[in-house]
Amino acid sequence: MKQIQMTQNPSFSLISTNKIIQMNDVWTSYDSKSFALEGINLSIDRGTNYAIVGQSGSGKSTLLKLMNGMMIPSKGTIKIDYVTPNMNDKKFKKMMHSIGYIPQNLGLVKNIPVIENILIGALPRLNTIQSLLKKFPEHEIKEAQRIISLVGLTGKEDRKVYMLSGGEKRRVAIARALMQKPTILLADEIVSELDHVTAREIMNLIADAQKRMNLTAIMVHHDMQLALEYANRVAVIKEGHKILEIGVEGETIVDFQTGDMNTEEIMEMYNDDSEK
Ligand SMILES: Nc1ncnc2c1ncn2[C@@H]1O[C@H](COP(=O)(O)OP(=O)(O)OP(=O)(O)O)[C@@H](O)[C@H]1O
Repeated sequence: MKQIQMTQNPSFSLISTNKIIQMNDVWTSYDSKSFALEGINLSIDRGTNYAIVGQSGSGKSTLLKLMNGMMIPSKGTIKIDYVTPNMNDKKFKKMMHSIGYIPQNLGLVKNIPVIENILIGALPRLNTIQSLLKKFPEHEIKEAQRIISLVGLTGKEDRKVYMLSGGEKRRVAIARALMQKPTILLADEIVSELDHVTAREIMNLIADAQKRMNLTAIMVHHDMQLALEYANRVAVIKEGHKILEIGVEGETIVDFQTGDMNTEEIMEMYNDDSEK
């Protein structure tokens, strides 16, 4: 575990005006009986590598679904890149194409080749006829090949997805999201079933793409240690509430609510809390 330096006055800025996600007192429900999320306040700066951590059923996936407009709040407000999610709003529908969302099950079409799965990310850019015929222009095919190389799948373009390993399938899902030319990448537990080495390979790939493309990456994890390794910001969700939010910069970790902390204290707090 990293040795953490304690600071009384964090030197990095906690205030930024460029907020790509803003949630204000958000409550949401799948039914009329209970809330999956309660009173969430959250704001994410553009370009952040943001992690959402919490136990099973705490509301992490629900939070991601709010960030891509798949769910809307029962109460409170959300702005995604300064737009209120609304499927009837043309501006929002257009913006949705720039949100790359990788669900827990990856959402790949298993019986078609890698390249065809990746090209799905370019569908919104096709005209109606191209879209109906699934006829991709040459420059989109070249772009797909460039991304295939970026994610380390060169040589596997024509392989059907069901024939790939778990790590390779995740690379395809990332490539398809990148093919959208996203400004926001949302990934739901993309590495949770992978071994330590493959998980880090996938996380490095996303961190690299995030820097190259100035993406805002928002990732759900079970593993707090992994979140602290990669994210600049980590929110901990418990039973539908945000119970902790920390900023990570190099060796310095700051708890926004209580002041300074180090990794071990945070891990302890997280573990104690998750045992309750
Ligand atoms: N489609 C659904 N219909 C009804 N309730 C749901 C639905 N999806 C999730 N929930 C409930 O909402 C709450 C939050 O679920 P969510 O999937 O966001 O949790 P999670 O933290 O992502 O869990 P996991 O780590 O197991 O994926 C849970 O109580 C869950 O049972």
